[in-house]
Amino acid sequence: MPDPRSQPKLTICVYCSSKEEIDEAYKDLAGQVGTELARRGHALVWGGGRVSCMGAVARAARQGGARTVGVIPKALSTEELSDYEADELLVTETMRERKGEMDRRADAFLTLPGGLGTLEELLEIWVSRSLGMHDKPLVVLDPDGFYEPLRQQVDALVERGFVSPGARDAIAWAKDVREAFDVLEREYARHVHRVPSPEEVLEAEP
Ligand SMILES: CC(C)=CCNc1ncnc2c1ncn2[C@@H]1O[C@H](COP(=O)(O)O)[C@@H](O)[C@H]1O
Repeated sequence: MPDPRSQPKLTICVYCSSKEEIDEAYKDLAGQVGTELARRGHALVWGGGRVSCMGAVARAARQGGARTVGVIPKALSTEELSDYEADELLVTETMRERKGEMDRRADAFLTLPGGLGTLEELLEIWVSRSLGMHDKPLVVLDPDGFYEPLRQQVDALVERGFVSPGARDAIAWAKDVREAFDVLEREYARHVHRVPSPEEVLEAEP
């Protein structure tokens, strides 16, 4: 059990599937992520849905005592699909506004297996980090090689010069739940204690 005093308390944004049809193993994985997040004293920001992996991560996090903050666009917010048990459920006008709100509130991002929605969220936060717009930790939890084709695609883009090696390496990949949180916490500590570059210092001067 990690010593709670030595652990930074983070708000972690989790991207994951909203589809009920998927293998139950992925919903179990999302539940394990929620449980571990709570055990380590962190808070959850997620898409505010109560279906599939999205529901599983939030329920498990709450059951473990974590604060859960859902951010959902008006168009997706319905009685059956929104998680009204969330400690906070923010309903935004648009999808873009929603993502901005999730980004602002999160200290770190964890992506689980998912579909187009998850991929889009992962790519957007990955691109903005590679452009230096933020320096928050990004981890993808991939216990079974689900994302191997994506990694190969990105490797091919690096080989052909379309993606820089630095941009590729802005993501950390984890094989199990504990490793994912260990990496997020370690990267966050580095992010918080990061020494700003001389350019950043100059820019920050009035
Ligand atoms: C079944 C249904 C329409 C559920 C309600 N719909 C949703 N509610 C909230 N966030 C969503 C919803 N659909 C997609 N997302 C966003 O996209 C991701 C999941 O999309 P996907 O299932 O991987 O592609 C989630 O991380 C979530 O932030």
